[in-house]
Amino acid sequence: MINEPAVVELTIERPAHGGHTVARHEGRVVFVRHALQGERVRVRLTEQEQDASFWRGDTVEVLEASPHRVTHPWPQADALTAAAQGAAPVGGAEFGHIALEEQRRVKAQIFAEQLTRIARTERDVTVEAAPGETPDGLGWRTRAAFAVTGNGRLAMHVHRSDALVPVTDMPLAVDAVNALRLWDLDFSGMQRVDVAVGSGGGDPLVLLIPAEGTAPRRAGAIAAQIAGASVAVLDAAAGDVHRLKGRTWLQEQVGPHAYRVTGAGFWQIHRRGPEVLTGAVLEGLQVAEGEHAADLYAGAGLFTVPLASAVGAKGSVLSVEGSAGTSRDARRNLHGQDQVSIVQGRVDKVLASHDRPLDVVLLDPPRAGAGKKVVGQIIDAAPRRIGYVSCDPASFARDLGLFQARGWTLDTLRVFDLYPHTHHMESFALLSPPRGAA
Ligand SMILES: C[S@@+](CC[C@H](N)C(=O)[O-])C[C@H]1O[C@@H](n2cnc3c(N)ncnc32)[C@H](O)[C@@H]1O
Repeated sequence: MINEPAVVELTIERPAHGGHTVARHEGRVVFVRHALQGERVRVRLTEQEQDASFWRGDTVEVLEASPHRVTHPWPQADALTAAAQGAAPVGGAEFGHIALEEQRRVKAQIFAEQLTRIARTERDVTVEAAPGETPDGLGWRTRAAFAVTGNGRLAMHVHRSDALVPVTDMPLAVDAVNALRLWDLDFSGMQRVDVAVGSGGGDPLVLLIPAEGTAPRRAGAIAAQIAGASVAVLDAAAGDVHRLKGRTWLQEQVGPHAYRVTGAGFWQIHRRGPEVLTGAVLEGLQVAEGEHAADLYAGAGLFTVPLASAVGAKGSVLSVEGSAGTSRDARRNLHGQDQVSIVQGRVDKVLASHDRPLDVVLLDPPRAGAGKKVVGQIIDAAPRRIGYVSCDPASFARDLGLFQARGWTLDTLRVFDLYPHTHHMESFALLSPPRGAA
């Protein structure tokens, strides 16, 4: 660290990917959070290494406000409220100071900029709100994860920090999460507490993740305090979920399809996310009866289930998921559908030994994207269409560049605001093969 002032006055130039904005201090880029383009703000520097090519900081005071600035709906995540109390805001709602419509415009600008910069592709991007989104953009999270303070209180992390802030509210979460009032309980001995609410009915599920060295009976004692929820404990080493009371899984319903998802398994977070994404995937891919499809990074089979219906008994779906527990869920969710092969393993390894033709490939990789090897394997399977669901515009743009280098083109692109008040977004892209190849 150097002897620079801890607080500097800056003018915000533009938004940047990752929930930041860009400003400059004596020529050096500063990534500022909790600000808006055009604002004049006072910024507390949080990272200011002498040799670093850029610094980071949080807005602590707004001198000239953007017309799009609004009162943050969650005081504990609001940088200005936190600064006035000499504290730092919790991460997880870093766009809360921006009017909801403007949040979507900023996300569209960032998505388009990633396409231009990384994939050399010009595209006008619009970010669509989820159907039935609340006017205040709150109450959408069906999943929430909390850290636990030294004295057993639920807490969240400050951005890029180990510091914990106890929470007494989670405005982004659906009512059923808040109604449990888990912040009133003592979670001593736990390192993390996850809560999830299924759309198909049944109690919410509280998953306890014990700190190292905690006696097994401690989780049981906590479970006894929790009313109105199933409670399970995660054996992180084995990846197993053990029942303490109620069920270890949630029931999810997406259109006509029912799913079962175990406590630690992946499921889209926004209450309307599964429906929005399956709609975009089916509309985009237009899978026909008898076709051979692949669902890569398939989770509990969110897309495999409707794809299996679309191809019917004469077609096939190869569904690949890396996590053992989630793949077990997929197996249950596709039980009795003989046209589906559920394969647990890494996508690159599974594709390396798959030699049957594919008409359609859908991929929904984690934030890091698919990467060069998997992109090459998908192209080599010579499908007539590829659908790409992504939660990160930067890795998507990188992979799109790889597809384009082999002659594939970006057809439909839809971007969804499935994470209001955060910088995150979800997209579906339809890619078409080189002319004459399909
Ligand atoms: C973004 S989630 C998508 C899941 C599913 N498509 C859905 O929407 O519910 C990505 C999934 O990929 C899995 N995964 C991550 N890396 C993988 C890999 N290399 N091979 C196979 N699966 C992987 C994760 O366990 C996770 O379930």
